[in-house]
Amino acid sequence: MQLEFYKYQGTGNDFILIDNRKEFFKNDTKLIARLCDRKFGIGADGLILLENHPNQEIDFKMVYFNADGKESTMCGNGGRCLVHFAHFLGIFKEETHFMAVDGLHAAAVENNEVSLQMQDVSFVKKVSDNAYFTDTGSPHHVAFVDDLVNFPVYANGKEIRNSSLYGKEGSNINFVEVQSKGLFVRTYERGVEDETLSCGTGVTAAALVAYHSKQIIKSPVAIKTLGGSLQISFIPKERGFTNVFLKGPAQQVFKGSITC
Ligand SMILES: N[C@@H](CCC[C@H](N)C(=O)O)C(=O)O
Repeated sequence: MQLEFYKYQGTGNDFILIDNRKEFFKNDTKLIARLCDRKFGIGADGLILLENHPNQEIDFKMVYFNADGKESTMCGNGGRCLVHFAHFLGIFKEETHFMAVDGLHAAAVENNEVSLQMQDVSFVKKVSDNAYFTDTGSPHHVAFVDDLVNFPVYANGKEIRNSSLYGKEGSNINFVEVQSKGLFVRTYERGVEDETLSCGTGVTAAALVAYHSKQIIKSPVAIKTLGGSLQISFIPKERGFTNVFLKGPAQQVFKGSITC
């Protein structure tokens, strides 16, 4: 079969996007892992299907797979890329509502910036002296460190991700440095099993945890990642956060077709 795809990146977190409204692409873990492989395939941190949703008021459905080929939980940067793709396909003009694995999301596109509303966050749990756990649609460990640019993210991330703290399900592992202009965040991603250049649900977790632990005092928060800049805004509640938005650039890099 000849598979038509679009390659996207959102602050360096890269994805293969497929318009699957006609449902020709079937979930196949080995095939998805091969398409995401950077030597034997197209290369990406994940693959995302854009599908129809049975409710006419919901513009589309997002189905996300990690580079290991397995369907996973919410992907913030992938969601922003998919919104840009849906806009490119003419599915909506300015604002949209789509369904993802963690529920309904609202989003808007302006130039090449996508603002994506994340689910409300109900808890932040302290897990050690300098680390917390929360869920922003995907599970995230957030640890505060110094000199993040020289920090061994891969080695430490891999160890914590596979530790008894997170069991079989594992977690994404974020390392955060508080800087004068905001937060610098680097993430080891579960399912990619490597550091990615940026993680949308991860930087969201970092901002909310930094506020919860009083290391920042206001929203919006400027975020720096190895792949570019993002912004997180939120309203704190008595327990947790509401009106959580992840905003930043999304870019269509190329279109292609591959025999599979
Ligand atoms: N890159 C993503 C997170 C994708 C999901 C994650 N790897 C998991 O399986 O938990 C993002 O931008 O949020």
